[in-house]
Amino acid sequence: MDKRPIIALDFPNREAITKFLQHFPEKESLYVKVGMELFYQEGPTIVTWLKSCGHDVFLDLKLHDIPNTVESAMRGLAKLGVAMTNVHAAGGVRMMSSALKGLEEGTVEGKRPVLIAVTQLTSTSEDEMQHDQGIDRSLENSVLHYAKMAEKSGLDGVVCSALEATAIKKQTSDDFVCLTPGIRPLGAAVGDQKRVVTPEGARALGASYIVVGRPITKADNPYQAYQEIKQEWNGEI
Ligand SMILES: O=c1ccn([C@@H]2O[C@H](COP(=O)(O)O)[C@@H](O)[C@H]2O)c(=O)[nH]1
Repeated sequence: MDKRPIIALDFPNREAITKFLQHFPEKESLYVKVGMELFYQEGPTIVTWLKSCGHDVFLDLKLHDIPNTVESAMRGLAKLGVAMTNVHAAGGVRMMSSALKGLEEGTVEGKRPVLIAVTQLTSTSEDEMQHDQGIDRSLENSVLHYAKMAEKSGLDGVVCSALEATAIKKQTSDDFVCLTPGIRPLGAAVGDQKRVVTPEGARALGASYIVVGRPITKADNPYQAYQEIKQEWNGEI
């Protein structure tokens, strides 16, 4: 478990991030998430810049393609020195194993980034999953199925809702990473998320990491919001 909530930097460009990070003490090392919005507009240099500012980076690009393409992409991404990155479990065992191979081969110095697989997005409800994806099982069963596929592929863990973390750890191991977005402090706007849990709830359910975007990025005082969520996540309030 990392004591820092991972902040989802869902902003369009480096200028917006610079403005946002001004709310935080300059010397505080954050764990930040770079997703599609930012990466597609700023490219790999945004990662190297955030690292040079002293932050750890989770690169959330959710790769999903044929095994050969994902392996090559991961070989390139490994050179960025991110702490963690991911693929979609729906790509299958061969794709996930290839992703891991590419990441291992591309890691030039230091530690290989943690590799995790998205199970069912936290914005998906059970009804939606069954109807839209044609999956005839419970959402928890689908998430567990993907988690076991990820484990079989040699990955370090999964992206899931904290609601599923206890069952996943039971069926895999305590060390298997459960990274949980869809985190909402009590009373916060849920937005497009469906399977939401409070920071305290995520801790109680055994989540390894929490990812928090809008409750921090859209707060009047982002640093205060971050501190409160961090304290709740660490069981300090
Ligand atoms: O299942 C998933 C996978 C990824 N995400 C990402 O996490 C953040 C959540 O942001 P909020 O503003 O706190 O909702 C966002 O960047 C998503 O792309 C997810 O929510 N669910």
